[in-house]
Amino acid sequence: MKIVFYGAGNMASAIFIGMIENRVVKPEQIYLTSRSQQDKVMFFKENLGVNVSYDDTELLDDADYVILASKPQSFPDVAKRIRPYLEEKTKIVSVMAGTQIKTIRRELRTENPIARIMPNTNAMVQHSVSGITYSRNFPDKDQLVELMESFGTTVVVEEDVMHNITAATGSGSAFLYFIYEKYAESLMELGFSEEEALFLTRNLVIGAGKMVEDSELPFSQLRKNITSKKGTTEAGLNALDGEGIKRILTATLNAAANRSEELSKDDE
Ligand SMILES: NC(=O)C1=CN([C@@H]2O[C@H](COP(=O)(O)OP(=O)(O)OC[C@H]3O[C@@H](n4cnc5c(N)ncnc54)[C@H](OP(=O)(O)O)[C@@H]3O)[C@@H](O)[C@H]2O)C=CC1
Ligand SMILES: O=C(O)[C@@H]1CCC=N1
Repeated sequence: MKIVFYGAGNMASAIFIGMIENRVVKPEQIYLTSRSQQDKVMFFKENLGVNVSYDDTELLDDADYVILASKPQSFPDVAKRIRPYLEEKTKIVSVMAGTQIKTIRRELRTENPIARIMPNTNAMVQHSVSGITYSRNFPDKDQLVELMESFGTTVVVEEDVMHNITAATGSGSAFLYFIYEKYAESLMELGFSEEEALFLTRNLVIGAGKMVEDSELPFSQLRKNITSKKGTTEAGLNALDGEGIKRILTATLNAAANRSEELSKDDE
């Protein structure tokens, strides 16, 4: 199998590192290209043993999958590179937020099978949760799912649901990281040093993550197990609820999903 990544940035590298770590593909089956940052891709070549090329003929020769992993705004340039050499057998898989299958088809001027996936950078530790949507003519969906399950779990959705998946899990870990950042900053306001605040927050997050992984209890029960009647947790939770945590999170997710919709309209 030959898998070619156009773009080797944060998302692409999380995917191919996840795939390689899980041994679902060998490093020599992966080809990387980028726009200009040759030192970045050479780092992956030297450290992982993947191939690097800037020759589109070589890249696209007998390729099974082309992964579109640039920013949506760079896609017209990427499409120009791919268009002349795309073979009929090659399946196209896009990770780009908002860019619709019909837009990819139009830019590449191709009837080849296209899938859109919306993973997240937890792919690097095989814990992405990724949305997938396919063009009608996409063959061997199981093979793509198998590749993707090497770096996490998958949900198959209709294309219009991708906006919400992008918000929920594509961007979702960034929202959680931001909350952790703010938590550490608030600990500093309580009087902890920066080092102490980061140490406490980091270990709190790791512990809570492991509890979620290992316990079969719902979030609400994990919370209740910590909350004594008229105790400290109850006082803190009342403040969190009173400040409108639910409203804040709903606004966050709506803003991200709306931006995905806007991106999909930019190129119509
Ligand atoms: N980051 C994330 O958590 C997620 C990102 N996505 C999607 O993944 C895509 C990439 O995001 P991310 O990895 O964060 O972005 P990065 O900026 O980290 O990476 C973009 C990559 O695209 C390359 N590129 C740009 N133009 C071209 C070109 N003409 N030919 C070949 N390669 C090119 C860049 O090369 P160079 O470095 O040389 O400029 C770079 O390697 C986006 O479309 C985003 O919507 C989806 C889910 C999650
Ligand atoms: O911020 C973005 O647009 C991309 C899509 C999901 C995560 N990062």
